[in-house]
Amino acid sequence: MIQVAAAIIYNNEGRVLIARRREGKSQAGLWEFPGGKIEDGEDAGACLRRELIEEMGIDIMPYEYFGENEHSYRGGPHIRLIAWKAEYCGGEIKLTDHDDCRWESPGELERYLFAPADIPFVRKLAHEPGVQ
Ligand SMILES: Nc1nc2c([nH]c(=O)n2[C@H]2C[C@H](O)[C@@H](COP(=O)(O)OP(=O)(O)OP(=O)(O)O)O2)c(=O)[nH]1
Repeated sequence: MIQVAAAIIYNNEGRVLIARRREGKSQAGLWEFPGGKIEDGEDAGACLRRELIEEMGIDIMPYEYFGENEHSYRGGPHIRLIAWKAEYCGGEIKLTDHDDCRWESPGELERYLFAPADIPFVRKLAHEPGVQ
């Protein structure tokens, strides 16, 4: 089982950062919450701070556990996807593993085609009482 961390990153307008996996990656063309595989000795928060710098060039601060889902991709890995809410702290987004990204209102997230492991998070966010 592969442990993967995903960040639900909020900007100061209450929008969430989503990104589309580029051609050549597994789950190419599907949207996700940025993140990546947890390395030995890391917790989800440390993994997310590292991945967001490596993968997008931005600083984030994970602040709240959101949930986890297990999913088996056909012919692929069995993953445990662990999500944390995070605050966007700064940096200009540079895409490397993705070919598109958006700051989207939580209520609009269900309009996007997400990686299957993310779908329970998308539903939960879309129906969460809150600012938006
Ligand atoms: N980062 C991230 N990965 C996710 C999400 N949902 C989801 O199913 N995944 C899957 C895709 C991959 O199988 C795995 C980890 O992705 P990764 O992007 O760190 O893996 P990697 O760079 O090694 O790329 P790859 O070999 O899987 O193409 O988790 C998500 O919301 N964020």
